[in-house]
Amino acid sequence: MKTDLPSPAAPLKIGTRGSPLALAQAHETRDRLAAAHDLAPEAFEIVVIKTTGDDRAMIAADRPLKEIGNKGLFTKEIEEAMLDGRIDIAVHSMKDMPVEQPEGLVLDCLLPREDTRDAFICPHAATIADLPDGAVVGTSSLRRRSQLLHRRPDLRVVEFRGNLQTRLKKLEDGVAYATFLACAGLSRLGMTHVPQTPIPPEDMLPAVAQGAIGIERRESDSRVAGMLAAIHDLTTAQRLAAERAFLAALDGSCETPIAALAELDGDQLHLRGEILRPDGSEAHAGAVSGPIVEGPELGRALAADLLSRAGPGFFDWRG
Ligand SMILES: NCc1[nH]cc(CCC(=O)O)c1CC(=O)O
Repeated sequence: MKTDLPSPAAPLKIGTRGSPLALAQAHETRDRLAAAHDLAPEAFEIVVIKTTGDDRAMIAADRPLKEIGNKGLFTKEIEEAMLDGRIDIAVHSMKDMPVEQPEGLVLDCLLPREDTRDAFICPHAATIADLPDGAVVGTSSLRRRSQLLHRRPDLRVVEFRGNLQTRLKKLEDGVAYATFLACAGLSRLGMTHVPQTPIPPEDMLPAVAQGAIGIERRESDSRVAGMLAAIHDLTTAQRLAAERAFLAALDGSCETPIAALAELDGDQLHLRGEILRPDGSEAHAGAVSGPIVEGPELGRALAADLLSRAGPGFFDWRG
């Protein structure tokens, strides 16, 4: 037995939030690491860390997260635990991650990406176009809200927070007529029984990095770096490099309605992007293609193109 690998006596500690989706992602990471290194599940320990964002008592459920200041809201305590050595790696939904990590930490391991699309969830209508005039739609995503209002200014969007199960319950209780969820989350939770219609990216371009799981580690931890290299997915990394460069060139936080999706074809990368005003009154979308290795440059070029078309003042509402 190799002595540098984790064992039941000295397990690798995997940090995660406690939501069902976060736990499913932590288990997937554990299972991939165990398979890649021929280890028993007992060689890993899943450590649940409560984050400011999870603390319901602190946050009124009807207040948009952006008002509370969502930078690091769901990651700060997890990153502190990693820097303190209480955990060795942290599993994240890449779409919730800022484009830069704190000093001493790196996010360079990506699992194979799931379905990137949003799903339309509505017990009464099959598509957005079928929604009756003035229907109430629940979402806490600024991007989905803006995209929806851009297409259907008649709709009323209400704040819809909480984990996946909570949101589905609200829908059942009639708090809203329809909602949106990432196909990836539904699939990872095995929620195939929930009536859902995947939305083509032409109709609703997904969030940057939607459907991708990333694993963060201490920069100095070469043992962990070696272990993670075995489960890293290159094509996911190439797509996210372009999407995250696009995001970084516009706004590193998630306080702006921004959407992007990179797809690969041979040695080419095709990137679509969109920026919107929060009220949906204005949207600018575009696309670029080029060699995969130039993904970050393509992302920055697309951002510059959209910004020039939006014109000065487009982001004034950001204050
Ligand atoms: N912001 C919450 C969040 N972060 C990641 C996912 C879904 C899984 C993914 O996109 O990887 C979700 C829920 C949702 O948008 O429905």
